Amino acid sequence: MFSVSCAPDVVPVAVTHQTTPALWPIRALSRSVTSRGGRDGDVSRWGVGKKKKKKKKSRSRSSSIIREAEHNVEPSCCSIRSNMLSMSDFVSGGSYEQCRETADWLLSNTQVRPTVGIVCGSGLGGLAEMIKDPEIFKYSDIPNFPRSTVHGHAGRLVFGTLKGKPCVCMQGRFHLYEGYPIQKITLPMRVFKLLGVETMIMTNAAGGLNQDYKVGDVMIIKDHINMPGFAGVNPLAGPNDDRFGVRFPCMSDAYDRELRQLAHDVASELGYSHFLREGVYCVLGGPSFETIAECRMLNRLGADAVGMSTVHEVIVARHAGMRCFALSLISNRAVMDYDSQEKANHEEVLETGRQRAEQLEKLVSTVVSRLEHNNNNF
Ligand SMILES: O=P(O)(O)O[C@H]1O[C@H](CO)[C@@H](O)[C@H]1O
Ligand code: HPA
Repeated sequence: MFSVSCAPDVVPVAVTHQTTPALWPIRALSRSVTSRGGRDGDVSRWGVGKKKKKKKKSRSRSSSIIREAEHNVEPSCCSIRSNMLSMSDFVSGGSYEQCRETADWLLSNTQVRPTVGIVCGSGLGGLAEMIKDPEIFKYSDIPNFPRSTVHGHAGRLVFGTLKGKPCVCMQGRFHLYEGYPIQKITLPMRVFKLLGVETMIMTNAAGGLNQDYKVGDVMIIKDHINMPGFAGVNPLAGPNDDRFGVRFPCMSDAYDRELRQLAHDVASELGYSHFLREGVYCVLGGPSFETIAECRMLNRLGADAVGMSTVHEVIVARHAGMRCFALSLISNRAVMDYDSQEKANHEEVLETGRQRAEQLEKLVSTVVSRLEHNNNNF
């Protein structure tokens, strides 16, 4: 039933995404009297196919459930007895304790104290090569970090300075379609917050829905449409941890206005204005590319570009009070015409990244170099 292909240490999408918040209290309650299961991300936590062992586990683990509950924030969205459940019962990655552990591990392994965080999109990891005096950690070596499974995402965390600014850069991000729980793919944002990051810069590759856009255009994201969010797939679903942010964060100012203006100014100075756009990014779950009908629908809904990332990171970063700036490289045109022979494919996405990489890197690094100056305004 759950034979989807997954990254290592991963919960299949079929399990995680269908356990919508509405079901959580019921599932969690039944779990608390049956099974705690293994590490986060372990399917067995939900009691799938292990009926006989469940009863034994419940007796031996009940005291640890209560112990954990005493150290964690109570779920605030539902009336569940606090001695039965803890935050970690709901959050399959991205709990405060996990993020703290990861941040502390990183802080003890590097002298860099980043104020800028960068996430590189598909084929756009070259940005990390611009970082001076790099200290590099493979994701597989970092406690609680997922691993990159997508071609074009190297899976390395790079600390150092970019134009003199201390920064940390994800050379490769995580996507819903890789099978990770949504809290796990956004865990790095919370870790960055705990490291001291104030400004997040994300890049991605995206399909152009706006008919005026050309392949190779760079779109400043001014707003997003969170399609998975409409179905309850939101990284903040579940109990809110006030240590990170408020229960209902505002998203009407998700993409920082001053940073967008700064990018326009920088692009103008660099002579990039002819390929710079500003528009709305729509995230889908992927990994299948969109149908023609879906592209038409998204375009009519007001989306200029479509992709499978970034929005979840932005939601978590904004929740934690970090400023966000995001760029989409239009790597291909979304197919909107039934007579078209064009077909979206990942190779084209990576190739466009290679062609525009240098200018994108220059744009981002120059924006970063001006952050301090702009910081006075914030
Ligand atoms: O958003 P990034 O990580 O750039 O990757 C984009 O490219 C991949 C499709 O080619 C998808 O993962 C899509 O989201
Ligand atoms: O056309 C696309 N659709 C979705 N995601 C993408 N990422 C790059 N191009 C695309």
